Amino acid sequence: MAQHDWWQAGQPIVVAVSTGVDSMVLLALLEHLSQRRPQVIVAYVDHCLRHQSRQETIFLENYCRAHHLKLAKKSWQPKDHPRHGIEAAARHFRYQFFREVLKANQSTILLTAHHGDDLAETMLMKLVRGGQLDSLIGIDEVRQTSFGQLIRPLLTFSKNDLRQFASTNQLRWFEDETNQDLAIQRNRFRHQILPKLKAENPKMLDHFINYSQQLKSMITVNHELLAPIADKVVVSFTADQRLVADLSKLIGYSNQVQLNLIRYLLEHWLKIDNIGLNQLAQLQHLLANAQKPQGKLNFPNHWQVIKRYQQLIIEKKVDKPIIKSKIGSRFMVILDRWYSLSNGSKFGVFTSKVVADHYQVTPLILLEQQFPLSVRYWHPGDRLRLKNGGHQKVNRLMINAKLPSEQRLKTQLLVTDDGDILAVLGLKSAFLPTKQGKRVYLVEQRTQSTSERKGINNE
Ligand SMILES: Nc1ncnc2c1ncn2[C@@H]1O[C@H](COP(=O)(O)OP(=O)(O)OP(=O)(O)O)[C@@H](O)[C@H]1O
Repeated sequence: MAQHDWWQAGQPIVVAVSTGVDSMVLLALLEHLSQRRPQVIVAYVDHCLRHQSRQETIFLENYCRAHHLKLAKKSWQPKDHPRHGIEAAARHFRYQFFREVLKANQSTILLTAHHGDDLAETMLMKLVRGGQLDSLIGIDEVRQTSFGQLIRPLLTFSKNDLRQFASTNQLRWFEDETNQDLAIQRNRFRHQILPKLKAENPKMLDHFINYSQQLKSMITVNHELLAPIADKVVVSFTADQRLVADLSKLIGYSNQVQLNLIRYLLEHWLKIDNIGLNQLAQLQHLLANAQKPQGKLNFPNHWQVIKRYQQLIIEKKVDKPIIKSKIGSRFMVILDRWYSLSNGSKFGVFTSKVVADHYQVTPLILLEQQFPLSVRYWHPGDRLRLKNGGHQKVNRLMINAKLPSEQRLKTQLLVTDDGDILAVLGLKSAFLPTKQGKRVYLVEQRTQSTSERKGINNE
């Protein structure tokens, strides 16, 4: 941790501690850091699922008090437990709470104590379950999320390493008795399968970690190489999630490139999950079949893929409705929806890239706490942040844009939850200093008059 450039000394970081051996080791290591020692905030959830959880809570409270650590804790009340899918619901509750703790402490770094055995179990389970190659990357050491960075500093250590460290340093921790329950698939992998594989080769965990890193690198390269091909082949990609590609350009590539490119477009542009291998094979067959110039295939969640002579069209069967905004009031912006504005133009904030000639697209990188976004009328005194560090008055901007005074009254702003102005809609976007966070796209379909005002946009 001292060697990595994950955080600066004194930076607030949130550490997810369950009182199990893994997270108690992580906490002890953080406390003993001599360099780059962060300000630790312990986040703990009592799921109220086991009898001993009360004792665990008291233990952690005492530990944090004795070690002068800030503790944020929350109980998941039994009345809120669902009947089914308790594990997934518990995880959702946990991460929801971690977000709150990050926000409250102005932190963007969350640490969990996942280790090498967790990674191997996850990879094996995914391998057995089947799916896309991307998902086989077990657990990332560092992952960019909507709330910041999720870091797993113990990923290159085995459970055994951690237990040894804990005993040598006389740490105290709690064993989760549900870890022994063989009705849970993960426990079967942990207790029955992994020990056998380790017996075959004691270095097996290192190899899994290495495979995971190689796979991640290959997938990154794959995406980097496919992105420019996608830009060449895609003719249009509109905000209603309709993608049109030029098949005559696609045909020039090998079958494998074609297949990978289509998969890339489906997964990363259109965000379609759970694509069956069968469906992809059928699609490849349809594209290669010169006898069949037209054809259609259904994909999950109402997606359809259409071959129409030289065009490949991917679209949803049901069109999303355009929501008309109510003039005169502030309104919240739901992602991936179009809104009509009082000046006749349309805009939306989309989670994936949208391309068309008549759209003005501005990528925005925002922190979790900046959502939800909303739209409001401008007020005198409103200022837009510029790239050079200065600000421009919205009033001045409208004057420069020669906006008639009756239209000035109707000018609307896109603002974050904490009140920052992101754009004067139809006129200009602010400069955003954020480099990490959730990426969304402000897409504006301007009216004739707004799009003719050249030289005003793209600061
Ligand atoms: N009740 C909890 N309170 C705080 N942190 C927790 C809690 N449970 C788990 N964690 C954190 O998550 C890590 C992984 O825990 P565990 O393996 O039990 O969860 P998982 O469900 O398998 O993983 P994930 O939550 O990433 O899906 C722990 O090492 C710890 O850092």
